[in-house]
Amino acid sequence: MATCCFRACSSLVFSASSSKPEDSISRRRMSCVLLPLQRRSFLMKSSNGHPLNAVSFQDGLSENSPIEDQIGHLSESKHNETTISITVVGASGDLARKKIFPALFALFYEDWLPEHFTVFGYARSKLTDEELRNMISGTLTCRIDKSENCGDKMEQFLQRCFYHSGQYNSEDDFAELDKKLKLKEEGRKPNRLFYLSIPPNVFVDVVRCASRHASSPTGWTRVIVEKPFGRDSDSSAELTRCLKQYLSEDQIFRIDHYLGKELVENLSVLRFSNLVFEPLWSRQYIRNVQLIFSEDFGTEGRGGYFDSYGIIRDIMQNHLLQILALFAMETPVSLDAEDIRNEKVKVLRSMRKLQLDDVVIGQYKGHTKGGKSFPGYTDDPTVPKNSLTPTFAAAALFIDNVRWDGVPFLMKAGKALHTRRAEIRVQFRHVPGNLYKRTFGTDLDKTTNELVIRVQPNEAIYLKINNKIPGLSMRLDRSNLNLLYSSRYPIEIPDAYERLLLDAIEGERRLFIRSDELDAAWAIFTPVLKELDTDKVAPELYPYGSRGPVGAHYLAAKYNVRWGDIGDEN
Ligand SMILES: NC(=O)C1=CN([C@@H]2O[C@H](COP(=O)(O)OP(=O)(O)OC[C@H]3O[C@@H](n4cnc5c(N)ncnc54)[C@H](OP(=O)(O)O)[C@@H]3O)[C@@H](O)[C@H]2O)C=CC1
Ligand SMILES: O=C1O[C@H](COP(=O)(O)O)[C@@H](O)[C@H](O)[C@H]1O
Repeated sequence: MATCCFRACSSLVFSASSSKPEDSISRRRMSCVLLPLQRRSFLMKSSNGHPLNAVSFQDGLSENSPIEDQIGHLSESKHNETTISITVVGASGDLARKKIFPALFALFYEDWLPEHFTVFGYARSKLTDEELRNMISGTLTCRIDKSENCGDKMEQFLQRCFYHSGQYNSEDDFAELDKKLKLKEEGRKPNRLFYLSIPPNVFVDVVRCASRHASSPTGWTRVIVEKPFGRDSDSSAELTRCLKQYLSEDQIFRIDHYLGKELVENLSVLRFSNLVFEPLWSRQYIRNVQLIFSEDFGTEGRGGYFDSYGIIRDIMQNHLLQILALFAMETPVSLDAEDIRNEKVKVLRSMRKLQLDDVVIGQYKGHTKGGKSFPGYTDDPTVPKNSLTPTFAAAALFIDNVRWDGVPFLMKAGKALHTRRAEIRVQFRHVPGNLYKRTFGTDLDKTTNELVIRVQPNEAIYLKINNKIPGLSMRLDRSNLNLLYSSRYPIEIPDAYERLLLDAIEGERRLFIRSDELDAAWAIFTPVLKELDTDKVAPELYPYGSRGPVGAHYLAAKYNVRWGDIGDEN
């Protein structure tokens, strides 16, 4: 990546996809209601993507090209149709197998993909089409609640999947890919989506090769870029600069899969479509907000990647901060992507840079429980024995604006903890002059309202309230007004990658991160990350499977806060 500036990079970009997407969400909904039997995504395509007369900077089909010869028999009508080619770069990898191919299949199964589409896997591993299909077939699943024709649908999907082996920095290999794509596109107007499911050191190589040799000659070309987007402000800005030598900002879809999670998507609905929440959404009524991520497993298998990033970069700077921005932003002018992203940037730019005093870091150590041994972080053979990389962090962040002045936004993220969960907790202020304070005793904190948005697992939104226990005496009780998704909506919730892939196909950028958002996000964390590195701050050790370092409680106490997840197993 760092070498990109020394290459003779063309300043030409992929054929741009600059037209404004329609409100595809409402279109989606309408299509479900009105046209259940049609291929729904066709309703959305026309205005999303691309000017019809887009010009490519790549050589298009020349009159006598071999490809043209091969597709020359195609009827005129196909030239008026569109098709989409989705290339998963890094197809042999973990994310591609576990998430991307299954998400594409789920979209196909539910008829969200256009009628004409092809999926290509691209990686260095030598695989045949059949071997790719065998590899991914093991990971495809049908929804539990809809499994008719599952086997047939899988077969149909797999027949649309192909593989091309190539190096990530070889322009020739991408030119070969382009030929294969053209064959499958059969003369239709192609739109092309590249998913970079590869380590970040090869992002720019791939974008350079693909832009020069495999961009769509007449349709749109978009690139989904996976995190990490750099490791601090400078490296992130450099990555953006390099990508923009080949792509316009419109074509870059920086993915943060937490933004595709159902409950994160619902956050704005909850807040902006319910009168009971929005008026309370400020320092006047909210005492603190907590963003909690925990996993009950370690870095197993990903220690190599993780050790150069650590939990702050892996989870806080992106997933939790994105949720925070959505939670705290002002009402956007509309649901248009740019309006929403403008509001998110404003909040991020109003945030104070994180101070070292407001951070606690930890690292898990080996632990034996019930006769079973769990490895410590540094027992991972891909992790240096003396690594100081945090696998846990807690942080107190502040937004210095009118709405949130003085309200602590506490983040906590950790691996190898006692439970797996991701949630947002909103702790409200005490009720002024509370009539029932005598009944509550002295610990008023225990009686304040708390809104919990449980992102996973077992999605739910619940509000802790005080209630009278039925009977003749006046006894109060804490109860939950509980919207438990599994009871209210007994359907399988789509995986985040499904929503995000569909949005990228439709050109809907709302859930992807714009470069100025990224800059603002790194500005908050970069100084403290530098201090942790240069001062070689040692993380507090915590046993695998525990609740993490005790320092997290002191940090919360400094701001008069109690972590809401302690003692709340709901
Ligand atoms: N896995 C996950 O759960 C998540 C991953 N991500 C991000 O997604 C991307 C892909 O992740 P993941 O699938 O886990 O990654 P992998 O380590 O599995 O790499 C993907 C593919 O890239 C190729 N590759 C691996 N290492 C190198 C290297 N040093 N140089 C060049 N090519 C290499 C390999 O393919 P081949 O050898 O065949 O070319 C490999 O199959 C990364 O950016 C990661 O940070 C983000 C969120 C979660
Ligand atoms: O981005 C990442 O996310 C996963 C957690 O994702 P989830 O959807 O399973 O909650 C995390 O394990 C990984 O370290 C990180 O890179």
